[in-house]
Amino acid sequence: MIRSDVAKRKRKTAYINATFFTMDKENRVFENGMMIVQDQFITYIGSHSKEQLVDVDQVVDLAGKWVMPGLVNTHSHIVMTILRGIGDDMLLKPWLEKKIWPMETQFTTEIASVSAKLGILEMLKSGTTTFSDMFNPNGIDSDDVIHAVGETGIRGAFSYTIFSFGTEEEQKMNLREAEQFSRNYKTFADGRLTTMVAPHSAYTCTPDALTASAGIAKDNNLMVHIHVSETNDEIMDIESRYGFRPVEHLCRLGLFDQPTVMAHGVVLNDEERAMLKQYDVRVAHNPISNLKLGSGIADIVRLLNSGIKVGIATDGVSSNNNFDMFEETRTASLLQKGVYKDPTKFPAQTALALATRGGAEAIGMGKSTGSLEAAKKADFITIYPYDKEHLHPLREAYSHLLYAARGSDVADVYIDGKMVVKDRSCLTIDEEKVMSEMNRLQEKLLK
Ligand SMILES: CSC[C@H]1O[C@@H](n2cnc3c(O)ncnc32)[C@H](O)[C@@H]1O
Ligand SMILES: [Zn+2]
Repeated sequence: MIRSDVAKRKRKTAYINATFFTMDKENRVFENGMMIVQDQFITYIGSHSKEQLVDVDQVVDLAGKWVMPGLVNTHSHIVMTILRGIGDDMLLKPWLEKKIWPMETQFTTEIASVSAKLGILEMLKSGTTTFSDMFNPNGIDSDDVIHAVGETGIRGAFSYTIFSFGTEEEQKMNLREAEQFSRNYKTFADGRLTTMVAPHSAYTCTPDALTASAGIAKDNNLMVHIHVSETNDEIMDIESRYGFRPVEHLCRLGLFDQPTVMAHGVVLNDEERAMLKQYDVRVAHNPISNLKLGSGIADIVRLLNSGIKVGIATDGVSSNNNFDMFEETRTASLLQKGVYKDPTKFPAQTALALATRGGAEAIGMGKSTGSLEAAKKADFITIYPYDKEHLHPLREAYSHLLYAARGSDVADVYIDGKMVVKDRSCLTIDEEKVMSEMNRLQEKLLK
């Protein structure tokens, strides 16, 4: 090979000696396996192979580590991270109207950017490599905030929320800006970030705003992200205002004509599940937020049996109160067992598949991430179980990943083949600075 060819050839790295949990459709696990990453992509995953090592530039020995795809958080609000600890123990409606929205009107670009960085820092260090987020654009420079998100190295969709609040002119401006933002950043940060069209809900958006949202999504070939059927109150409210429950109301307005992710889906009947399946609407399941706000428990077993795509999600940290997807996925599994009084519901393979591949498919990123397979992006995390008492005995590792592991067990995180967390230190975010700025900003906000 002549020198210029060597320079052009993409760098190849082999990761060896780990146990690889691929989370692919066959749920393959390779003990003492090997994964080759060329540039951002996985080119090989399987058992150790000398032939595969021939033209490798670098070998990384992950002896004793467990490797799995990065987790996919399908519904969050990182800009709200400053509100952690604010508004505990309240029902959704008073929580939003009396606590959260009044606070959000005081948000600045600095609050939003530092919140976003702290939220992503927590996500990355607890193993989330992809997220789908809705942010309230009120009072902030959303261009600055998405640039801050881009610098962290995370993958995902960051969506500008549409509300029908304020004067008619303000509502029109919100729609115009949402469209502009979703177009401008449809492909951003080396293709790691994209956008969706995000009307907040059927109760905060007029039918006109919902129809306009559907139009923006269609014109720009974008997905829709919206809160739906979170509480009984919401069902009664929408039914009394429009004569239909939220799912049918949104469907009639054309919202589901584009691929849609609905957050929550706590209160659904058989007819609605059939409609969601028919329109390929996906559900982001937020078990801890739903419990904390006293909203209820989504029937995930029925959703999955109806063939609906489901992902796991945290929601914001004012209603959670963390971004730990290991804890969230475990809670999702335990709740279905408890509700059905059947411990066979939601076993480790189902739950972990939803937290990874299923979540990626739900948010339209299933071709590029969510499992360790050749041709997918190299988004993966490592756990070193040997010095962790709660992961011993080591043998039943798959079980431990659901029933025993925590976000803080994650050692290293790679996105697009690049290391973003190394031995629990984030390489893309100044951790101490972000935490101290967040404390200063929250003190100021609450004064
Ligand atoms: C941060 S942008 C979106 C908007 O949504 C509000 N919000 C946060 N969590 C929930 C929830 O569980 N249901 C409905 N709305 C929620 C948040 O305060 C923002 O204003
Ligand atoms: Zn939400």
